[in-house]
Amino acid sequence: MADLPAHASPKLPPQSHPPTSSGPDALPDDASQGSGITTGQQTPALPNSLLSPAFTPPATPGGTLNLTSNPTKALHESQAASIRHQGEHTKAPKLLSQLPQVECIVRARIPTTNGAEMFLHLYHNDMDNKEHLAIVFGNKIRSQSLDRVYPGETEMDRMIRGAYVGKLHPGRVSSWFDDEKNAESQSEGQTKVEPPLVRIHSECYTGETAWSARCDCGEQLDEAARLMSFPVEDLSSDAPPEAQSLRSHSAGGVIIYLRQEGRGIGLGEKLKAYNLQDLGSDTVEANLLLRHPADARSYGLATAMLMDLGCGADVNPDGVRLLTNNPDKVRAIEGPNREVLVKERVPMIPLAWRTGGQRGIKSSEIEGYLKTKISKMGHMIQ
Ligand SMILES: Nc1nc2c(ncn2[C@@H]2O[C@H](COP(=O)(O)OP(=O)(O)OP(=O)(O)O)[C@@H](O)[C@H]2O)c(=O)[nH]1
Repeated sequence: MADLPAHASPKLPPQSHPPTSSGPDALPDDASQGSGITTGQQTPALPNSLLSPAFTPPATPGGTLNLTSNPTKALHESQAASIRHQGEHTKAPKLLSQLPQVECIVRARIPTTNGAEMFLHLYHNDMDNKEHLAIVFGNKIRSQSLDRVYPGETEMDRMIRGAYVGKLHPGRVSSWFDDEKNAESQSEGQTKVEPPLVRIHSECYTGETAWSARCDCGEQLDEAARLMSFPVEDLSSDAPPEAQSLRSHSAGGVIIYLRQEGRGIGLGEKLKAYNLQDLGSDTVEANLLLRHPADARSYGLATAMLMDLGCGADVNPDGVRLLTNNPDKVRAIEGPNREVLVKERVPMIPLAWRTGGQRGIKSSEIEGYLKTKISKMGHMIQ
């Protein structure tokens, strides 16, 4: 590539982003908002089919009820009527007919507290303005959009945005060749490896950051990272069955971390749902009472990100192994035209169930939460 002076970097023209193979050719302009991706033309509008039902302004149930005479009865009557009325929302979210366009903007190495390393990839897309993430374990999985050469960028620019092979170290000058680790970086991709382990994770502030025992989201995130980062020889005999069955970690793994807090309804609405749960509703009923679908998520972004990471059927016909208990997710991740192949579903058994209550989350709330996921959301926790 051209050897441009370093001062060229801050003055680069806006990036032009060629459409990805998965992207829609054209989007109708009947909808809203800017996107993180510029295409050199005006940002295409979103078709209605891509808009999440979560954007519908919710109304709090019971808000117009007179709760003073018999508040419990009034609330329950309201709940029953509302759920009957919104029964259609319990259906699985509609699959997007076309995948969004995604672009990995930056990647950085993150050493983790358990000793493993991961590469955090930050994505922009043409569907929303959120910073969705891919947490990549191992050095075999690379983002095609990140590796693309931007017009006029310097070697330093490439290294700063994470588009390098091998490792960064003081004094390194080339993004393409890491002289200290040349052998490792050049041998990448030459050996046949097992299908990568993949987890599609939805953001959960309460479960991942605020120590909530209402759900197992934090535990699932930790467990996914553990399974993807443990070298096989470190798996002891008390490791969970799904870890024991992993034949090789050489292919690494990916956690696609989607900013779909509260199953797509957002943190504020999820907190309202928690209050409704304390008033007697289960996790599904609470969403419906708030006039949200039971599950407002979509997974087109995850499919597009997996394709960008070389996990799509186009370059990875062996498919991926998906860590999930959610049957809807398996089909949704595969995309409208099976752009990604899920070769195997790897269940995520709650730690408390695996260890007979010795470890893991203990609370009456989580028992009810898991029970409802099995009975109403079809989760296969086995
Ligand atoms: N609306 C709502 N969202 C919740 C609740 N508890 C957890 N969540 C959200 O649910 C999402 C995680 O989804 P889960 O249902 O645990 O799991 P899943 O992704 O469907 O399936 P798995 O792959 O098996 O984990 C996160 O976005 C959480 O914030 C709740 O009670 N109500």
